Amino acid sequence: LLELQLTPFNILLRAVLSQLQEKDKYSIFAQPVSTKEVPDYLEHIKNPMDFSTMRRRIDKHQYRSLDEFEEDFNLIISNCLMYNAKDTFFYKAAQRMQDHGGLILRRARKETNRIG
Ligand SMILES: CC(=O)c1c[nH]c2ccccc12
Repeated sequence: LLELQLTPFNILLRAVLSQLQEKDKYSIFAQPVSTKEVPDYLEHIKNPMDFSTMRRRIDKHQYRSLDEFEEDFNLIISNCLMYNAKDTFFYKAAQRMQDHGGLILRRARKETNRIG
């Protein structure tokens, strides 16, 4: 755990990620979609993404900006809207996550611009 260097930017990203995950109350975005449960998933979705992968990327300092972080968040949403039919629980959860997430990210961006 010692290699986990906590920079102010990392701390901000981890805080934003936690706020996003709070909105994922059934944890459907928490882990990669299981290829055991969904054998054909990777035939449809070329760039899978989930919150656990994002957390690993934060800890490995792989996000250089909030835009890069937001890109992965948007990937979680777009993958889910693409793979699941409109009338499914997952599709509706992705729409709600998109709304909640948009607000959380706008607030975070305002915060980072204020800090400068
Ligand atoms: C986020 C997502 O699309 C899914 C999350 N868990 C799933 C199980 C079956 C099909 C899709 C999913």
